[in-house]
Amino acid sequence: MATEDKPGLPELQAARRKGRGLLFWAFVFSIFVNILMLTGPLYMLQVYDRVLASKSVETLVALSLLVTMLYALMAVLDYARGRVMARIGARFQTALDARVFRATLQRSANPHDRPACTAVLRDLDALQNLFVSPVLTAIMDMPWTPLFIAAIFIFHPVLGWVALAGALIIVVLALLNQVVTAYRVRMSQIATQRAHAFAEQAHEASEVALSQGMRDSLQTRYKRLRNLALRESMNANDWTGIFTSLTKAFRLFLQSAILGLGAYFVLQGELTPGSMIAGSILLGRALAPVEQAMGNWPVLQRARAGWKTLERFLSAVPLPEDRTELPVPGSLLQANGVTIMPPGAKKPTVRSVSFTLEPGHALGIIGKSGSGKSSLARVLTGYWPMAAGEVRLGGATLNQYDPMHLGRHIGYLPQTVSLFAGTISENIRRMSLESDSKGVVEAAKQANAHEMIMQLPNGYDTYLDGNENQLSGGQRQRIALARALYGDPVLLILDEPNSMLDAEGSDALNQTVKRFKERGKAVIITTHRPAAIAECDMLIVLDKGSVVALGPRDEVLAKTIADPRKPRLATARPGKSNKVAM
Ligand SMILES: Nc1ncnc2c1ncn2[C@@H]1O[C@H](COP(=O)(O)OP(=O)(O)OP(=O)(O)O)[C@@H](O)[C@H]1O
Repeated sequence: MATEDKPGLPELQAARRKGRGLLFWAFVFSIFVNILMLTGPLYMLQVYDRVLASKSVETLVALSLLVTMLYALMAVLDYARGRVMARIGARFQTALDARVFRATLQRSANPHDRPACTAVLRDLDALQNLFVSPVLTAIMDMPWTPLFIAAIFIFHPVLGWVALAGALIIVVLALLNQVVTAYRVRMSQIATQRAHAFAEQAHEASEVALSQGMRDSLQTRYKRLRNLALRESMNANDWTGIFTSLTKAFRLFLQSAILGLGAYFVLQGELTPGSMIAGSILLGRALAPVEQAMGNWPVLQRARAGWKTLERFLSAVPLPEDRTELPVPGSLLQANGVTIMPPGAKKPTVRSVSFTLEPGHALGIIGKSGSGKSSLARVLTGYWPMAAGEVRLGGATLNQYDPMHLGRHIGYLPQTVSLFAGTISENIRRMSLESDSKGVVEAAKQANAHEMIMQLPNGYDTYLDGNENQLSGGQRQRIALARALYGDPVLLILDEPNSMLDAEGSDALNQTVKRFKERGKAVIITTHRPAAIAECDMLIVLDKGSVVALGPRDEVLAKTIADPRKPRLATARPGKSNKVAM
């Protein structure tokens, strides 16, 4: 298949090429390590045929000293080869880490793809593991197998043929191992991934899990998934075990057979005793890489599966093309025929929404639960793609902006607030590594969160460890509002911004919106609560994804309240719930 169909493949190949220079050195070290592997057999040959025949202790001492040095050199070279291989793995991982993370982040927009996103990070680990496992060095040693067998031929052709036949049988066993276990290893990986994904989900939802008596049910479900994973893994291991044990026993048998056959030829006077022993050791060396590769076969299979998954994953999320950097846009927002199909959904949830939001104005989007308010907000931020239509900010369609730059121009407060593990200050500055105390405090002040943050024991440097209970819902929402305001965006999109706020917090939010508008910037607020539309100049009423009313706020309110068949906004009454009644 052409690489244009699989743009992820050249990226993986480029990452692999980064280790090419080092791989050359690993090969060079391999050559010397394998030459030094002959130390043992040659020593045997000399001891049996020369030392025992000549009865010379000096020769024995000299040979032993030489062998000690050669073995020490082999150890150094083998260690160097291992270090080089580990660094090839590290280069491969470094080349892809950021790219894979970015791709997973992008694919996470589709909730169905989230488990795959976690799994693909593990696939990258599996590939890196391959370089540090003995399987690759064993494969590098394999080309020496025929040479060692050729050396046995020199001792005696019959020994050579037996060694060759034995080696072929071991290769056939290795191939059979691959065929029989590949599917089972894959099944075990899939089952393990499912169990991990379930555990992660349960941890995230621990509050509801523990408070709603779901512990035992979740535990049983997790156990079922684990048992399945374990069964598949045992199945794969059992088969690999059968082949590994068979190979090991066969190799030992073969070595003894060569020794026995060698002894026969010694008795016939066709072979020296030294050659007999050396032949047996050489055969062991020749077959060791095959045996080692087989023992570590699951590592190779895991890496191969990881390579394929990564290739598919990166191909599905190609690198974005470079965009010309646009100047800071104006706050004019135009939506034209926007139709939304949530990622992974089969039919549109919002149809043909059009509006113009002038700078210095705020637009409220109201409607029943599930009418498409959050979907619209997500598309307006550029997080979700549109199925049809266009959105223009400052005259340019959203796709003309580099997503990173667009994110700086749009402040977004999502309905569900997520804060990252880091200080409040880091969270407000959108996890940037550069400190910007002035900008952070300014954003917090605009969000009316400054006083609240100062009251925390460590103020802006309070470390949030990702534990949702560390701050109240309202506090989290205000910090997230400060994050949305950070960097002086031109457009603010607030999805249910006061869902966690008390009356005082709600007033403060309206103040924030008012000041933002006064600076000639635009605001979009999706809401159920009347208090949140106090500063809105325009209103859109959504029903089942379609616009049923659009216009100046008071006009729309008057119309929707007058027509009881249309969704309407309840007027807030003291002592009553201030939720929007639809
Ligand atoms: N990722 C998704 N995949 C498929 N359908 C989705 C997805 N996200 C939302 N939807 C559907 O889109 C419709 C609109 O959802 P949306 O969250 O935009 O509504 P909403 O008006 O914001 O609701 P609420 O007021 O309850 O937050 C719903 O029917 C919902 O099921």
